[in-house]
Amino acid sequence: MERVHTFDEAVQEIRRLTPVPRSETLPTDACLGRILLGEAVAQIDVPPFDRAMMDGYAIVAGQPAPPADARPQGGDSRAAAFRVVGSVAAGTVHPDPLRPGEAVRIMTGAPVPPGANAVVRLEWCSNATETSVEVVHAVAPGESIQPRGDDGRAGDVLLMPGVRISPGHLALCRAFGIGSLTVAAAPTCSVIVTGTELVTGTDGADGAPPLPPGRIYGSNDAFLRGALTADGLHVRQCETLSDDRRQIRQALAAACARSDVVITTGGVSAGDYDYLPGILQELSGHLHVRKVLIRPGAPFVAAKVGAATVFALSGNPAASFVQFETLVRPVLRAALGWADEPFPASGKLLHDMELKPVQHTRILRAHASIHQGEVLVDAQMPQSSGQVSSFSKANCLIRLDAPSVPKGTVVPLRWLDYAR
Ligand SMILES: Nc1nc2c(c(=O)[nH]1)N[C@H]1C(S)=C(S)[C@@H](COP(=O)(O)OP(=O)(O)OC[C@H]3O[C@@H](n4cnc5c(N)ncnc54)[C@H](O)[C@@H]3O)O[C@H]1N2
Ligand code: MOO
Repeated sequence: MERVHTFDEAVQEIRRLTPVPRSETLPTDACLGRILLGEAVAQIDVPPFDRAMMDGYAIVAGQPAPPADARPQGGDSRAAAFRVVGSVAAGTVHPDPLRPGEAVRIMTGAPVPPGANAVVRLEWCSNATETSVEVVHAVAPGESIQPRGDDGRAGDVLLMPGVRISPGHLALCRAFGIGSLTVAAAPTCSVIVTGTELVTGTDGADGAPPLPPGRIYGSNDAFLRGALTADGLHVRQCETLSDDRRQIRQALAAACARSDVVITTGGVSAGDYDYLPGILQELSGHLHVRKVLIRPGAPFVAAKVGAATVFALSGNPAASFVQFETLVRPVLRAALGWADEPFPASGKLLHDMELKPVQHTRILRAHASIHQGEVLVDAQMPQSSGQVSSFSKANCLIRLDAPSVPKGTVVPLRWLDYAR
């Protein structure tokens, strides 16, 4: 049965429509931003050999070092002489075993020659020539050597399922020889923006095309494509259509046949050309959500068409922005294996809020800043559902469930991506 949902009811209902995360195995370098579904297991020891940590000489050190406070300052009167038998740079090896009394000049990152057990940094040497060097500082076995496997061993589990692959993780996997990862597959998405008034194609060197009377530049496609792409979703198609029922129905049916998720904007309220609810009723047989008690963004449809999940958002840019951020994005992230809630954080209001008494949950654009560990929220900015100017100011959304909210109240908050 079609009914009006509260915000929390709509969140529950929409969760049930969420596509289940599917897994795929990809080259590691293609996994940035994906959620790991398998473990990342080290393939090699790191470092793969005993490695010099300083530029200097590899030697066979005999005696443990004296306590630091007993070491001579600025040189050791018991300077020991070594015969230099070779040189090894990072990326090369010195294969011959070293004997006591021999030294190999060694660079940071080079493998320590067999038999050597310490690296003496250059600053602890004097009278160095091609063939000999004196060590003027006591050196203990192990000095300036990072042993093989010190960073991790083959077989170690380095990343557990559930982490979002970061640039640091890519470096970790590269170092440990992990060439592929099993991650959540990105659902495929299609975006259909509707409205006869919309002029698109504003990008390009020549600037925006001229605007005929009564027309506006469409902006919802820019937002949706950007937001979906930023989350790692694959946007198959993003088209703008006039309010032509036959054309919209055809495009929607085609998009549902080839995408996991279809998002539309416009044409969801009560006007003569608001075709989306009727078309979706025909295609799906059941609208899971038809209207939500939120402001902005009450006109909103969620439905299943075959295997595809469809979200029909309002045309008003701020309404579709709020609907996408709080109703759609969290479930798309769940499909990516990424835990997200509509309002995962909270902040303290810097001012009183007095709003018209309505039964809707208000979702306001706001600017939050952190002072002495506290999140402070200013929601004094344009809040009409047709106003995009607030997009230059807002770095979060807040939720208010009462018309009158005094300064100092802690309210649920969602940081927006790219928040400063
Ligand atoms: N009689 C009623 N009228 C309206 C109701 C209602 O309940 N009864 N709801 C109002 C509310 S609330 C909203 S929100 C809007 C939603 O309207 P639609 O989703 O049908 O959207 P449109 O009418 O197509 O467009 C609304 C507005 O937004 C502009 N728009 C549309 N698409 C874009 C785009 N891609 N980029 C920029 N701007 C866009 C469009 O030109 C309109 O100005 O309905 C109220 N009416
Ligand atoms: O719900 Mo509509 O988005 O306020 O104008």
